[in-house]
Amino acid sequence: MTNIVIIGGGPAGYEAALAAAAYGADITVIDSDGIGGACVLWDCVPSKTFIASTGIRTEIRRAADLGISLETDHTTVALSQIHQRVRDLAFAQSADIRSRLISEGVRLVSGTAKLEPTQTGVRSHKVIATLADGTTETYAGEVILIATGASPRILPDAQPDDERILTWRQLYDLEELPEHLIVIGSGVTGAEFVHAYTELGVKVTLVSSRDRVLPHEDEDAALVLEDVLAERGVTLIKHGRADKVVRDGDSVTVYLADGQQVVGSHVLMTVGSVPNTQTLGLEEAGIETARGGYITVDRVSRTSVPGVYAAGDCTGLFPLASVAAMQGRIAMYHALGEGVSPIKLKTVASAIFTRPEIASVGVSQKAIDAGEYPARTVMLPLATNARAKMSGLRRGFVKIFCRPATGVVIGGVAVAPNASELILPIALAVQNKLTVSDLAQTFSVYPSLSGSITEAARQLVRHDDLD
Ligand SMILES: Cc1cc2nc3c(=O)[nH]c(=O)nc-3n(C[C@H](O)[C@H](O)[C@H](O)COP(=O)(O)OP(=O)(O)OC[C@H]3O[C@@H](n4cnc5c(N)ncnc54)[C@H](O)[C@@H]3O)c2cc1C
Ligand SMILES: NC(=O)c1ccc[n+]([C@@H]2O[C@H](COP(=O)([O-])OP(=O)(O)OC[C@H]3O[C@@H](n4cnc5c(N)ncnc54)[C@H](O)[C@@H]3O)[C@@H](O)[C@H]2O)c1
Repeated sequence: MTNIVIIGGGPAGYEAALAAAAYGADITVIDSDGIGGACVLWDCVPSKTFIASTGIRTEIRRAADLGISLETDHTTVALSQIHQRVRDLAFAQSADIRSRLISEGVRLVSGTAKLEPTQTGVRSHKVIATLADGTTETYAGEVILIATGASPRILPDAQPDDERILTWRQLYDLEELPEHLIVIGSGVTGAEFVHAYTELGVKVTLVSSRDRVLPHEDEDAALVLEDVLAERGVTLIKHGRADKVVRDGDSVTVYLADGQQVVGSHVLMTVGSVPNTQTLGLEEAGIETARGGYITVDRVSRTSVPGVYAAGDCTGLFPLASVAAMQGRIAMYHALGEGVSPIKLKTVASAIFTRPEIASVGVSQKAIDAGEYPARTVMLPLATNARAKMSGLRRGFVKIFCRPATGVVIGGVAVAPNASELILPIALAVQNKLTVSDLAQTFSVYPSLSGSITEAARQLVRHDDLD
């Protein structure tokens, strides 16, 4: 029976454990903060639960356009109830995963793990777990998986104080809504929280170090979001790099590199993450890391030391729960000698849970425009879609990208209220190398937003015919 020790109980760690359990391996998962990891307890699950509550306000705001009159000024936000719901759901999901692991025979250890320096010629590796009471336990594994995730990046001159200078993990302890929230960083995390707090009626200023929100996402999609946020009263400061945040009583001042100052009641720092790799003893164990401390892995999750694998945010490959889980499973299949396909990032679907949502898969428009991939592209505004008109949707679009000669779908983007669901047919096409003709010939429901996907594909087929 193969002995496996997994450090970290997030999606990378727990999905790996479940995959290996199916092969009868002897598995120990050591986690310091709670099964489910930061994903379930602090990041992904809490933020999406919080956003679900704010979405109700979005619907209420839209009601008047559809002929329903609601007293929007008199809706109240029970913040403590929203926060309690977030916490309850996160802990319940963590408990579910914990029970599942135990029922599959996985040994769970609550503690902080560190690798023992690798000894040459020895087949198994040792991991030392420090438990809450300070005692240590040593676990030996023929296979080790490091899945320790990442933590919010803290600027030296913007130290969180749990009250007014906050990371996204401290938001759910707020007792009252901020009067004026300054969000620093316009990546996915920043954009989602700007959206959520705006929907709760909070005045929000977004400080973006770049010339737009979501600098790494599809530009057309980011521009839609910028318009929407502007309409909802968000102040966007472009090319603004925050150097320092200072609290003075009930107010906070953000000092930008160009000399500007922004004053608000609270600051939310969303300036990225750093991998949890500093205290693992990687160097002594001979495990290579790249810039920023991310663990270097190949496409089957192997590190530079035989028998030691790494998966998830600590590798910095593509910081998504779905990718972390896939890397973890791949590591186990490889370690156990099962047939395994190396991870393919070109098929990963992801979504940004703003309103509208932004979802994408495969090759990006930017890569196509840069000439990295020859492709034919189409962008179809939802304004032409019957269902969108019925629902009063004014914005959004569907994009599909395909190979010029074969029409094989290589990517796409959807911007719509439920784009995270709408992207699946395009993801399915990318994963299975379906053509735009395959999509075009698929019946979509009339009227439906997915009708725009089949229609977009039809427009590319017409192109196809002219080739
Ligand atoms: C605000 C936010 C929202 C997000 N929303 C989404 C989303 O909607 N969809 C999506 O796909 N992704 C989302 N992500 C990304 C997703 O949360 C991460 O990609 C995912 O958590 C990575 O999983 P992981 O297993 O690598 O690490 P984690 O979930 O961070 O788990 C790692 C675990 O290891 C533990 N650990 C660390 N060091 C040690 C040690 N030395 N010993 C023992 N245990 C240790 C940690 O405490 C933690 O419990 C979001 C991220 C953020 C910040
Ligand atoms: N819905 C989802 O799936 C979801 C949600 C949140 C995060 N994530 C994952 O997490 C990853 C990281 O996203 P993120 O937004 O947390 O981090 P990020 O690194 O993508 O964005 C941080 C932003 O902050 C900016 N920044 C850094 N220092 C700054 C400063 N001093 N002043 C002003 N701006 C500054 C950076 O230029 C960058 O644009 C995403 O790529 C995604 O994979 C996913």
